[in-house]
Amino acid sequence: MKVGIVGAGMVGSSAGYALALMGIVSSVVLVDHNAELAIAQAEDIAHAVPFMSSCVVEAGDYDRLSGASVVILAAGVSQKPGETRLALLERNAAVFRDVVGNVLRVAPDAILLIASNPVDIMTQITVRLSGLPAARVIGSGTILDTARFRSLLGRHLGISPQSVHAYVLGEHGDSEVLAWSNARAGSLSLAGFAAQVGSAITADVRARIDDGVRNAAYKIIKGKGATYYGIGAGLARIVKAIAQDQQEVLTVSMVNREIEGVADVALSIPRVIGATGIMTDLFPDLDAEERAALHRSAALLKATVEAVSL
Ligand SMILES: NC(=O)C1=CN([C@@H]2O[C@H](COP(=O)(O)OP(=O)(O)OC[C@H]3O[C@@H](n4cnc5c(N)ncnc54)[C@H](O)[C@@H]3O)[C@@H](O)[C@H]2O)C=CC1
Ligand SMILES: CC(=O)C(=O)O
Repeated sequence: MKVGIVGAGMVGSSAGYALALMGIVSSVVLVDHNAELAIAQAEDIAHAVPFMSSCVVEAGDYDRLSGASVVILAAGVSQKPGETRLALLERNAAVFRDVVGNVLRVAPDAILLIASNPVDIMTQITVRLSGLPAARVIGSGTILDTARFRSLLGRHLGISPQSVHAYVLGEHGDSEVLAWSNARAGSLSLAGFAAQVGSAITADVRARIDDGVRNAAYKIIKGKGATYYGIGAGLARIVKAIAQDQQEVLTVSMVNREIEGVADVALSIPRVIGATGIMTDLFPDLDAEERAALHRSAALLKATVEAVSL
């Protein structure tokens, strides 16, 4: 399978690196309006390949995306310290007006995988610009926030994050919703597991984990200017689910007909991902507080996307 990546900066190159190391696709093509950067990133990643896989990693112009099954869109600006994701909207919408048509001209059958922020709004804008069915335009959404939630819960409980089943829903951003009420560890409820291992989830623990998930990007950007390893691996994980038709349940963003009473809005819930993109939506059981928070998140995204003129 060939995967294209438009935007060969920190996020795009990290996704390319993760894909090359995982050895799940045969070819990765990096495209950037800074051609020199794309060439340098491709060459650097290609030098890692002999240690791990046999993926061909190259750079080129849009024509080189011909035949790509998935194209990751990671072009545009990223947050400065303290800046919100939503503040990037106008600048990245302008970038997507340029990028989406160029991609579809040469790769009309590709699944588009959106990473650029604000990712839920950029996902909805891409559907509008492309006219593609919603299931073929996947936003990375809260895949990263879910990983952060599982990582912090796993550390608190002393188990692998892969033994934690917990999801972050809604916006990939400040209004996201940590679904505590249906989180599980192993086959147990979170509270049941925590009691057995003597690591109670007190209000303080919950507040610390919420802050650690919700504000992770702000802290990392303050410390090193950008986040990229986490999302790079998350994007590669979504590509793997498509490439291997895994029917994997992942929290990704997509334009939904309705979420908690809000029509036509892109946000994340758990979804089954396979060869054709998003196969099924899964509406989780939530408590009343979480449902209200998901409604607020959906309403905020809807109001934001309605203000964008294309
Ligand atoms: N979805 C998520 O969970 C995450 C999303 N992001 C977002 O990903 C995006 C990229 O972030 P970084 O890679 O750190 O930024 P970056 O600045 O390192 O890379 C962006 C690249 O886009 C390229 N670019 C800009 N306009 C272009 C155009 N019209 N055509 C082709 N290439 C173009 C630039 O030359 C640059 O190389 C940002 O919007 C950032 O907020 C970042 C981390 C996590
Ligand atoms: C930057 C960003 O969206 C993140 O790390 O969550």
